[in-house]
Amino acid sequence: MHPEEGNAGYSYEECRATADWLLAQVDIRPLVGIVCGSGLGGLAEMLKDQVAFNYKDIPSFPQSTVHGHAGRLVFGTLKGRACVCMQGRFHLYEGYPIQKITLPMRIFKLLGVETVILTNAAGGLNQDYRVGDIMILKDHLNMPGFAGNNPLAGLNDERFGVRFPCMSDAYDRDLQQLAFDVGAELGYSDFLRKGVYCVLGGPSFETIAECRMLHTLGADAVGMSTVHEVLVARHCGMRCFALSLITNQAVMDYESEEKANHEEVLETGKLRAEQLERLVSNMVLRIQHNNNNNNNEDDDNDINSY
Ligand SMILES: O=P(O)(O)O[C@H]1O[C@H](CO)[C@@H](O)[C@H]1O
Ligand SMILES: Nc1nc2[nH]cnc2c(=O)[nH]1
Repeated sequence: MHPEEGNAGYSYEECRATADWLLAQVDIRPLVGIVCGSGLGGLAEMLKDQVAFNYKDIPSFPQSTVHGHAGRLVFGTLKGRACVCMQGRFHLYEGYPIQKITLPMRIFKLLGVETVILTNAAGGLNQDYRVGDIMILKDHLNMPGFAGNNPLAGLNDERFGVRFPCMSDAYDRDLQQLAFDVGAELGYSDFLRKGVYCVLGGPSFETIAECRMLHTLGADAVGMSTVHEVLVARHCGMRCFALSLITNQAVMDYESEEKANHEEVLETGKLRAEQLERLVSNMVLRIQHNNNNNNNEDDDNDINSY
């Protein structure tokens, strides 16, 4: 078998066709793409002048199967800036090939997106972290990648990017600093952290031994998403910023009665939703692009407005 046949990915032409299908139906030309994590879909609701598509209606798109992921692609403006927002993402454990769960990143690129903001819910491994903290990602550990499950495996199309992309600069440092600056102005410094996110395949949560191991390896938080998207987004040259809402403490202790569960994840999302939305929207307002063609006259520059 030629290796190409083993590549479950989408050709450049298929991605182009999906992007063109969307571009034909919306006037908005987003420079920022946002991915909403579990229970964090309220971010998408903030967009003004929305044009929304259900994933099931978009050619080649997978469908969301997880509670807390609505399954809509929403175009609109956030603080006057044109954005496109995934209200719901795809995960390996839903059974999709890894290339399929990352397809939206290539669609973002072909829509003209330059900066991707990814959010997720994660378990805290760092003992200094508390439920409700927001961790700005400075780096990641890609466990499925160690086992050969990488969305960039298969034939490489140079129109997207190079065969061997660098990942030492995966998380844009200027955007990390911007998050801390905006967070400080909003009075969020007490619950803003910077750390390393570790992705696992899920859907089972970690055992106690696994949590201890991941912490020893240098992970501050653990989840089941984001990293695959970052790999594909960086491959095609988009800047990435990612944050984790620490929705639960990873269980590290055999004496503990705590049990990780998705309901707690969604509940914590609700508690921090408003702050997270303010942080992201004010970052979007301040992100500089080469082609800042979307400054609306009615920009809402008030940091506290919603
Ligand atoms: O990473 P997001 O999509 O926020 O979701 C996180 O929350 C779910 C577990 O509760 C898992 O899907 C995990 O990855
Ligand atoms: N793997 C993993 N994903 C999560 N998503 C939210 N919390 C957790 C967690 O504790 N572990």
